[in-house]
Amino acid sequence: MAAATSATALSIGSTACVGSIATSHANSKSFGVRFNSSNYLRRFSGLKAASSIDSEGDTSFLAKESCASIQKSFVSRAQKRNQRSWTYVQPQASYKVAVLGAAGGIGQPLALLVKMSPLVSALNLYDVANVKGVAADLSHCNTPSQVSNFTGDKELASCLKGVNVVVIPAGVPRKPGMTRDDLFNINASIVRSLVEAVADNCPDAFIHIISNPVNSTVPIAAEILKQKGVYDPKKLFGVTTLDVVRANTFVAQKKNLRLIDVDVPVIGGHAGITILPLLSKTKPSVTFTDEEVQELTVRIQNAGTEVVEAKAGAGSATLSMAYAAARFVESSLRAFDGDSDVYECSYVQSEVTELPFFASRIKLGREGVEAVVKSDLEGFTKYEEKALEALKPELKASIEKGINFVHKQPVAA
Ligand SMILES: NC(=O)C1=CN([C@@H]2O[C@H](COP(=O)(O)OP(=O)(O)OC[C@H]3O[C@@H](n4cnc5c(N)ncnc54)[C@H](O)[C@@H]3O)[C@@H](O)[C@H]2O)C=CC1
Ligand SMILES: O=C([O-])CC(=O)C(=O)O
Repeated sequence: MAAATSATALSIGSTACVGSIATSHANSKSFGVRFNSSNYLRRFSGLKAASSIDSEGDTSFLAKESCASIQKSFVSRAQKRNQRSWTYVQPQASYKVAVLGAAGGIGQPLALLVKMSPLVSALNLYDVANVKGVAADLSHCNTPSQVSNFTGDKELASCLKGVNVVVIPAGVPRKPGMTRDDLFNINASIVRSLVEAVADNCPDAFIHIISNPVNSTVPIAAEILKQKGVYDPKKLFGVTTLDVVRANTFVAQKKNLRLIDVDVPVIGGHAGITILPLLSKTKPSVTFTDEEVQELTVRIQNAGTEVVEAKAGAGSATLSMAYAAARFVESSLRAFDGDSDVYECSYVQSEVTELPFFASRIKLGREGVEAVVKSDLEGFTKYEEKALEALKPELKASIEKGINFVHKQPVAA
C-alpha cells in the first residue's frame, strides 16, 4: 500500500508557524472553527507536543494541540536545514475503512470519528439494517472521505473490496447481570461470518475486532482466517484501547495529573480480571499506595460493568468505545502512512506468555504488528505478578472456547 502524499507546501515563519498547520484540503477549511488534521491526530495520538516547538515560545492553541508526528516532521526538516522557513508535506486522504455493525451504538459515533480523519478517503458502512440513513447523514459532513452504505449479506463483498482497515463492532451488547462471555453464543457466529467475508474480499486488511467476548472472538477470527489460508497474525487485533483510555483517565483523576500526559499500559485480555493495568509502568512515573493500586485496578477491570449498570439495560459503553476504536483506527492509518512511532496496546497473537493470544503494547508498522514492547513486561511488582498468574486460566479457557467453536464447524475451503 503506497502512502500517497501531496506536496502541499506551506512556507511558515518559525514562531508563528504552528498555528498555520491546518490541513489545506479544500473540503476541510470550513469545518466549524476550522477542521484541522493535525489537531485531530493530536487528540488521538496520545503523544506530547514536540518540546523543541514548545521551547520556541509559541503559545498558540494549535501549537499545543498539533499532531506529534507532524510536528516531528517539521522539527526534523527544520533541524536538517537549520532554517526558519519550513516546508510541510500534507498527508493526503488515501485509505479505505469499513465498519461492520455501523448502525449500532458504537458503529454510529465511530463512523463519525472516522469520517473526521484526514487520512481516510472512503468510509464503507455495513449493517444488517438501518445503515442507509446513517450514511446519508454522515455524508453531509464536509470532510474528505466518501461515505457508502451496504446492507445485508449480498452487499458485504462490495463493502469490503479494497479496504485497508476493517473494524467489527457487530453483535449484541451486555445487559446488567451478564458477563461478556454470555454474549458468546450470538456474537461468535456473527464474527465468524463477517471474518469469512473479510478473508474472501480483503485478506490483506488490518482487522480490528471489537465484538465481545474479545478474548474468544479474536481466536475465532484467527481460526477462520487460517482455514481460509489467509491468516496473517500481524494484522489481526482485538481492540483493547478502551482499557488504556480508562486507565489513563482514572489514574490522571486520582493523581491530579494532566490527562494528556498519562499513559498506562494494559495487558492480558478484555474481561474482568484478565484486564491487567500495569500501574507500575505509568508514565509519568508516579507512586501508588497498595490501596490505590487495588482500587484503581478493580475500577479499570470493572469499568465496562460500571457503564452497563448505569445504562440499566440500554447497552454497554458506546461513546467511549467509539473514541477508543477511532484512536486505534487512526494509529493503524498513521502506521500505514509511514509513521514509524506508533504504539498501542492490543490483544494479538503473542509469545509474551504461554498463552497464544495476549494483550500488550505493540509497535505498529505498515505490515501490522512490528514488535512487542518488551520493557513493559519486565520488572513486574508482586501485585502484578500475582494478577498475571491469576488471569491466565480464565484467558486460556476463553481462547480455547473460541478455537473449539470454529473446529466444530470448519469453514468451506
Ligand atoms: N472491545 C471493547 O472494548 C468493547 C466491545 N463492545 C462490544 O461491541 C459490540 C457492539 O456493541 P454496541 O454497538 O453497543 O451494540 P448495538 O446492538 O448497539 O450495535 C450492534 C450493531 O451490530 C449490528 N449487527 C448485528 N449482527 C450483524 C451482522 N451479522 N452483520 C453486521 N452487523 C450486525 C446490529 O444491527 C447493530 O446495529 C458488543 O458485542 C459489545 O459487547 C462494547 C464496548 C467495548
Ligand atoms: O462491558 C461491556 O460489555 C462492554 C465492554 O467490553 C467494555 O465496556 O469494556
